[in-house]
Amino acid sequence: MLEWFIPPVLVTAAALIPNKTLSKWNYDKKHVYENSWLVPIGKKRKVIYHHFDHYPHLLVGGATRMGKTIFLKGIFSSLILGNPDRVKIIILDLKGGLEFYKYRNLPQVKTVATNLIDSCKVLDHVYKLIKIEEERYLKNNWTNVAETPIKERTFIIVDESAELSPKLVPKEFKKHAELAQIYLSEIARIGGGLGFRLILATQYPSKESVSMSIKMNMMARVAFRMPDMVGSRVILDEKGAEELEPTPGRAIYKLAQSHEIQCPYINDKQIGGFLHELQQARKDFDDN
Ligand SMILES: Nc1ncnc2c1ncn2[C@@H]1O[C@H](COP(=O)(O)OP(=O)(O)OP(=O)(O)O)[C@@H](O)[C@H]1O
Repeated sequence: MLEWFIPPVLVTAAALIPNKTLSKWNYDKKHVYENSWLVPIGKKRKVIYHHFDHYPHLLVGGATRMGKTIFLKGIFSSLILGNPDRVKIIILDLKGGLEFYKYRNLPQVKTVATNLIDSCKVLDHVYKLIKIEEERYLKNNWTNVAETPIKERTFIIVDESAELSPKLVPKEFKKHAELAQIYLSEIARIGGGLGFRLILATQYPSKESVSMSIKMNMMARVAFRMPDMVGSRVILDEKGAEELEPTPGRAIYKLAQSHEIQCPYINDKQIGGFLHELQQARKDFDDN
């Protein structure tokens, strides 16, 4: 929670900083906390973190080329660097697998589905896992993962959730998309308390692509520049994202309050470098 991490007085002062003080910056792993679900997502006067144990799910929207996938890759990197033995990542890369399929062999990545049918199978599996966890929590009288000895978290990252919308897919895929929506709603509704974290990103924010039953359980929102006010309202429940400067990575992060931030830039080469260093450090540790 932002207000929890930065003293309220600083948050208020930061809100007054004019946009021009926000500038592009590169992802830096020095901002990653080990063994924590506090993840750097952007900068204002200082680095802004999202706490996935406080707000388990994140809804992300924005016009094309405004930085959604780069943002997801930053989170993806931080999760692996900060929690290499505790994070499980499931990716629905519905941009045909172009962005995340290359990471499918990482130990932390459980699956990368690249089409609707496979995504449906993956979501069905996640739903079954949630049901198993529900039983375990009942038996142990647990209510929330943060209060249990369980250290692992499972992240489901969906890059282009509109590809799972029954109203937007071709007729022959409608049934699968409807099923996907039911699973996503359940993950958003009951998965959070059980250690499942959903990150949904779309470039088509509309009532059709972001269903109300999913959205109402996703309290944290990130909106990149939108083509119009409608998109802003879908993601943030308020206008504003259509007025953002058209700079890639510029976004509004909304919890109780909205904050304009600049998200870090990262590319696949850098991610590859970080992952290699991580692998090397772990190998050195095992050898000694
Ligand atoms: N945080 C950032 N800082 C600087 N440049 C960025 C940032 N994020 C994205 N960019 C630039 O914008 C380009 C598009 O970013 P990205 O692929 O993340 O957009 P997108 O919103 O996912 O687009 P689409 O919805 O069309 O797939 C990147 O290739 C990069 O050059």
